[in-house]
Amino acid sequence: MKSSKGKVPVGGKAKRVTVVPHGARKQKEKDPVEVFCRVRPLKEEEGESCMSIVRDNRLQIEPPESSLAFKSGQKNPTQHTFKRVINGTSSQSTVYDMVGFPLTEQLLQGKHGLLFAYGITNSGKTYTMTGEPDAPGILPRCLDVIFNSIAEVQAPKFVFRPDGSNGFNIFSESDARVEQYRNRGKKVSPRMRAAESEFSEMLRVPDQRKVTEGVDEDSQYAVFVSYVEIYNNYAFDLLEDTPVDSIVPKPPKSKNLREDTNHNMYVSGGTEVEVKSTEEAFDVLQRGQKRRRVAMTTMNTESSRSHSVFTIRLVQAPLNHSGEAVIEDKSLLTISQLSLVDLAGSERTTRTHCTGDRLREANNINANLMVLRTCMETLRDNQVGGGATRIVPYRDSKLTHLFKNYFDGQGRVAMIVCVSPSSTDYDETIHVMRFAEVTQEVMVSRPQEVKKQVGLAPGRHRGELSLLSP
Ligand SMILES: Nc1ncnc2c1ncn2[C@@H]1O[C@H](COP(=O)(O)OP(=O)(O)OP(=O)(O)O)[C@@H](O)[C@H]1O
Repeated sequence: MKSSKGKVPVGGKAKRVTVVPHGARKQKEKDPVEVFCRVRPLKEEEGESCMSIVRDNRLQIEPPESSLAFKSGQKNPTQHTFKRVINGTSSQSTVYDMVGFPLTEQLLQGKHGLLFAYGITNSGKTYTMTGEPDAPGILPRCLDVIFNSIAEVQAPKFVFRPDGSNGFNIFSESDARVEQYRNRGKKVSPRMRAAESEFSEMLRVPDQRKVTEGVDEDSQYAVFVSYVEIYNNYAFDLLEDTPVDSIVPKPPKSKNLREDTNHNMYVSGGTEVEVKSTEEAFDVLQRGQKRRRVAMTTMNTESSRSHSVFTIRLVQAPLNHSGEAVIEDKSLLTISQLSLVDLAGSERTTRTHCTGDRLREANNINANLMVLRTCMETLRDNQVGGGATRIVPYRDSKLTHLFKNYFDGQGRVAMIVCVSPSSTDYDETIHVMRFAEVTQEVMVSRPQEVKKQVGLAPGRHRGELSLLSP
């Protein structure tokens, strides 16, 4: 068996040395939500820029004469400070290093993470999150680094299977082989995949990095992905395996959100697909994007008007005494997740000049984003004010309800505010800046270290209680 120095072999002799009761745990340390600002390059047709980066963490914005702000007397430039301001010439790889890599590292160490891309339409949110051929974004790079890091310790497919309640069941390798046999017909041939995938070119420049710290050689890992669309406060499962009727396509059914036994929110009945490589994960993403297009067509809208949530869950279980198979005990599982959220464009309806359905839709998007903003403001006020604590209105929108645990201290939260430097976008951009400023004043609990120990008492959550030592 592979056993690194200082670790307790599973099933080996162990003596309980510490029991930390829930109530006696020390106050959680807090960090602010990390807000980065990415300024995309100015396009030729966009005229003048109204921005300059005055420091690596500070952006200056000048109100153009045509802006509402200038006309109402606000003529002075404003400065906005972020964790970092990323300029238009920075590569996708630089952005991943700064924002995505720390979240990937934490995921591999058993901690949760949440990353939002926020900004007006056409400001670079999808470019940053997913990327384009030859310029892969954060999502494919996260997957590359995850699969590089667990290459030696991936569990056979179907050893872990979702239990329908946000947890996983563990099966023996022989059961997994039966399931593999049953699913053998569902594989897509690499040729079909290459022909179909608009993202396939991204895979030509995989990120080669690997995380070793926190990846346990005495465990096995599996990666699951899910893809959900939040539109007008409905949550759609983009990976649902129901055939799309191309003649009379129907809008997808909305899913409910539920809380699991650990108080984590999840999409009830949502599909989670086990993937063994970045390529496979991209097949899944592409399948979701196809459904997204159909759904958007049936609902007569554009995908940029909805929020998309791509979640990567990493499941880890310790190997048994002989080091050949995982221990079939759910209480020993470590499940961490990273959600990458590409938010809908944040523009106000006055600028989009929409009416009817479009207006209702724009108001709904704004309602979702407005609730997000109200939650941030309430969290901040509760944290800084000495007065009465107000209830954070997470439940007022599906978007905030789904992620309430993060703000209540379940993981690291980061946001990339994407901005267009164009003067014509000034009034919208200032609105975005205000939201960003509120967001980075919110403090969230630092994700708890997962103690890489094995042999915990059954029924107890790993990393929380009963530390064992030789
Ligand atoms: N950093 C960047 N470098 C080069 N091109 C960029 C960058 N950011 C965005 N772009 C380009 O700007 C355009 C708009 O980007 P993108 O589609 O990502 O915007 P978006 O904010 O996701 O818009 P929407 O809200 O409509 O989905 C695209 O053509 C993209 O290629």
